[in-house]
Amino acid sequence: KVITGLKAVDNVPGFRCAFSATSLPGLLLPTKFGAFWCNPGSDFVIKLRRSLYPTHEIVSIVPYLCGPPAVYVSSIELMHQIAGYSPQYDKERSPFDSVFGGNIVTAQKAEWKRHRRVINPAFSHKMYELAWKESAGIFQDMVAAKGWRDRDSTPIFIMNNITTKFALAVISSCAFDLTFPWAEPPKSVGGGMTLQDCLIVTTRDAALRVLVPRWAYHLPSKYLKEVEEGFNTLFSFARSQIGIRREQVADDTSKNDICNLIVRANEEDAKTKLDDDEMMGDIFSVLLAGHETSGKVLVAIIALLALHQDEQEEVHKEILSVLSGGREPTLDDLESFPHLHRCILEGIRLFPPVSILLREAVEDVYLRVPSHIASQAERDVSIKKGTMIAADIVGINHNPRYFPDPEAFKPSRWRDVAEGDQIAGFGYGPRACIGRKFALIELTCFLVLLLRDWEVEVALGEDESLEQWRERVLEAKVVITLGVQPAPVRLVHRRV
Ligand code: HEM
Repeated sequence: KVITGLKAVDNVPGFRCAFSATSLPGLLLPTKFGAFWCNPGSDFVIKLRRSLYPTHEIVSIVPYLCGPPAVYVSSIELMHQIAGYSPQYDKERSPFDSVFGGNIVTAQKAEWKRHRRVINPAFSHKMYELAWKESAGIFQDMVAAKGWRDRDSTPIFIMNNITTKFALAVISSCAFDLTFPWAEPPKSVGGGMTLQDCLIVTTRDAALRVLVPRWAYHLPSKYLKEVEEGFNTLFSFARSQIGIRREQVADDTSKNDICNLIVRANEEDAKTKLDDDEMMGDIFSVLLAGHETSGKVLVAIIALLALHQDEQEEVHKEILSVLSGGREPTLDDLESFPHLHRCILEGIRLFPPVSILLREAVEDVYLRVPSHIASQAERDVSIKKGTMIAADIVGINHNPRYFPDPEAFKPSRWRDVAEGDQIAGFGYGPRACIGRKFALIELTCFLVLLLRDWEVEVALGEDESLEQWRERVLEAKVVITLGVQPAPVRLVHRRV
């Protein structure tokens, strides 16, 4: 296996290990480096970022037990080769398809086109208006429920819970017209678990669901019962929503939530029609892709701004000057906050929720590896069909060739670069993020409303220094998506 693996990756230097980083045992077992037992796991791109990227823009992983050989690239030129429009690469076949069914995120090319055609119309200007309106409404509802305006200073023990709940509320409302008043306890979606709990379980235990055979769910295990209930409840909820929308579509075109728009586009498009399972897979992936990512980026940006008061002050001044006269922000203001936008891009650069773009060589290919670093001569690397190729977004975003002093939070670095050329966090090419504008809308709306009225400070633990807080909170971890650790902050009300 190792010899074939080495041939498949043209002997590119890297890890020789038990499991590939994306195989199920590789994901489930902890990351470990060592001569006898090495498992890069999903975290190696973060753990080795400081030592690896200044000297390597291409590394290989050749497992001797489980998973295909793989090549990881951390240069924009190489990302363009593998994630662009070339027919030589496709999405890697995903083991998660057996759980979630065919869907837009994991489908391979031929199938994916059908999914994208049906989903594209949902991301229209009307949807963006709805996304802004819902984000602003949910933010104000949250502030009222929490009583933030009544206090001069409010400690928040885990900001991550707030941003995830916010992102989930926005996508639930825009996807299903399903609203959750902030103060009410989460509602059950069919007499059992709540939608929030189902999403937590399905995100946390997707790998387990692939590994554990069906019969095991009959064993007396409380944990497995919870997993079973989480998946079943969420799937039957999505299925019932499709049924309801199909009945409404013919006589009610006024509703414009994502679920409605997908069902309507599907009914109108006889050629590429998706079946119910495929639509369910799509709706589920939009729900998951649309809240995990935004919620995690949002808390990372808040933590970074709490640590960098000078940047926060600049954002605050910018907000006040745009909203002069005390008016409320609207969707038309989206591009009026250039400094805030740079802070968002810098947050996504440092903590990209999608840490790798996974592709597979569908035929033998040559990767043209440019020579930009001393240790790497220009060469054509010959990659065999079936090899996994990952554009390592953490690697690209920490590559000092594009981002000097890569660990530093420097929003101003985005002042002079063409954003389209260097922002890798939303992917590249035909499979780039369909929800990019949606995400920028909810992030901008939340941050404008928050930073206009509150100053965000770090809340240090007992005897903790600022440096210790930074290290504790900003230690990124990948659980399907990448995010920061629980972030305690304090909101200080800015009284006018
Ligand atoms: C800051 C937030 C977000 C980030 C950083 C992000 C990042 C990404 C990336 C990198 C990809 C490409 C994956 C690949 O090429 O393998 C992607 C795809 C996707 N994203 Fe996002 N995303 C975000 C928010 C959203 C939101 C809010 C939605 C939905 C409302 C969404 C829906 C999707 C979908 C459906 C795809 C698959 C597109 C396709 O294959 O055609 N994302 N996202």
